[in-house]
Amino acid sequence: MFKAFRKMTQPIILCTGNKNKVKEIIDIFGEDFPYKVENQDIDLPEYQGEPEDIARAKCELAAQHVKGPVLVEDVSLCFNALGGMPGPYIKWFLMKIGPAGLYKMLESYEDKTAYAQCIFAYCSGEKGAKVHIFDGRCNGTIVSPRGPTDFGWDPIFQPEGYTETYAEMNKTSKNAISHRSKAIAAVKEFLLTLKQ
Ligand SMILES: O=c1[nH]c(=O)c2ncn([C@@H]3O[C@H](COP(=O)(O)OP(=O)(O)OP(=O)(O)O)[C@@H](O)[C@H]3O)c2[nH]1
Ligand SMILES: [Mg+2]
Repeated sequence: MFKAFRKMTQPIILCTGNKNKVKEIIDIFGEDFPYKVENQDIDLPEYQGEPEDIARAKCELAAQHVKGPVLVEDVSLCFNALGGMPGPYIKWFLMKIGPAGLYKMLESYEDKTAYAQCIFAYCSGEKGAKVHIFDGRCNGTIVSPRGPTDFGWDPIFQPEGYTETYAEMNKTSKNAISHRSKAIAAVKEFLLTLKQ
């Protein structure tokens, strides 16, 4: 009884230092989402390795810190011609060479396809609780930068079946098809079954 009550009242802490992520995540959860989600800007170290393992480790650290329900996400941008790189290291590539530099990396390759991957990890924060993983992907092509530059690599990612880059799309259109929205659909389904 106490546990059920706690589940309904305790906010889920979304641990990320990225304000653009927070905005999209809150928009995608929508107003009818029955859990309260609050952001804490905790700078969590990120290990090297496979995206799922990075998200899992980030979530374990977040749960230790918050001692309650936590949600983290880790995003990768994977170039198929490069065997999936930069992948989870995209943040550092973006910081050093920018979107135009990322596009140039593929200059000598015919294959410009890529996928954006968003992995969410959730843990209730209770002693011994397991980390749940949710994976969302969007296929696309890496193009010369087009559109506003306010969010990361959005200007060079053109999702499959569209003529605009993520940056050129309005937010509602991006959020309807993005890697993030696909992962959040799975998170929502899981959290809503917890509530029953
Ligand atoms: O154009 C974009 N559209 C997106 O939809 C998107 N989602 C994330 N990113 C960027 O890709 C890297 C991921 O690294 P990342 O997952 O470790 O994020 P982060 O370190 O900024 O925050 P966090 O780890 O505290 O959550 C960071 O540079 C993010 O800015 C995006 N760029
Ligand atoms: Mg990060």
